[in-house]
Amino acid sequence: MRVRHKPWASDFIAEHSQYAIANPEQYKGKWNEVFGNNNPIHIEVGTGKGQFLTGMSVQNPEINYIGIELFDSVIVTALQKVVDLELPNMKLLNVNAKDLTEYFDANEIDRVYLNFSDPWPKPRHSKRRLTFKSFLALYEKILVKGGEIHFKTDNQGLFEFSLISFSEYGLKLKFLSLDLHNSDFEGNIMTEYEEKFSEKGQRIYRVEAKYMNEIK
Ligand SMILES: C[S@@+](CC[C@H](N)C(=O)[O-])C[C@H]1O[C@@H](n2cnc3c(N)ncnc32)[C@H](O)[C@@H]1O
Repeated sequence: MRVRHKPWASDFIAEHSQYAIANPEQYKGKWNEVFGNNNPIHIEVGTGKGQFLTGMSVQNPEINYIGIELFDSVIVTALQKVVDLELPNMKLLNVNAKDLTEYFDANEIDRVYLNFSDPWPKPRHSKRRLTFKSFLALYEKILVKGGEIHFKTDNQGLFEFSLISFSEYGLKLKFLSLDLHNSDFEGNIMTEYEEKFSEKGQRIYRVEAKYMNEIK
């Protein structure tokens, strides 16, 4: 993603700390207190400009959502949407996903969304892909037993890599679609990238991957 420097972004984020949480490590194990309820928590890693997660928050008020985004100049657009909609069930963290376990405790998260993650096409960069095994291990540490990853992408190479990575890790694949927009999947909320790529005629791939670590 091309990231434009926005010098005002950090001030805007600081001014809206009820939505863009500063020092999120303080709330590890306490996110239900932050939201003021015990509803399930779903996170999106690489939220970008926030269209998907704000849409999900409006559609599902009984679920709490947390968007994780590395760049302040990008997350600020998501924050503007949350502020405009005054969403009580959505928070944003301007942090790097590699540090997820600093912010979330074991069993604290119910689902991870990955949407149009950076493909890192060069083989030597494969470890940076958000579906690489080290990231799957990270998600497993914060997810409930039997938690799920829901993944969408337009990138065939990343999708192929991710299916192999999920299955090698022992996740169970469900609801696999090689053409989401021409499938019977209902209630899809498009991300900014999804709109852009599907307008160009690209197919959208989607899969759900479930950790098989339930207590028997
Ligand atoms: C290609 S964009 C997709 C944005 C959005 N999900 C969409 O579909 O429109 C990928 C986003 O993931 C973010 N990202 C990549 N690696 C990340 C990481 N390690 N931690 C947090 N965000 C990350 C990038 O900054 C970028 O905004």
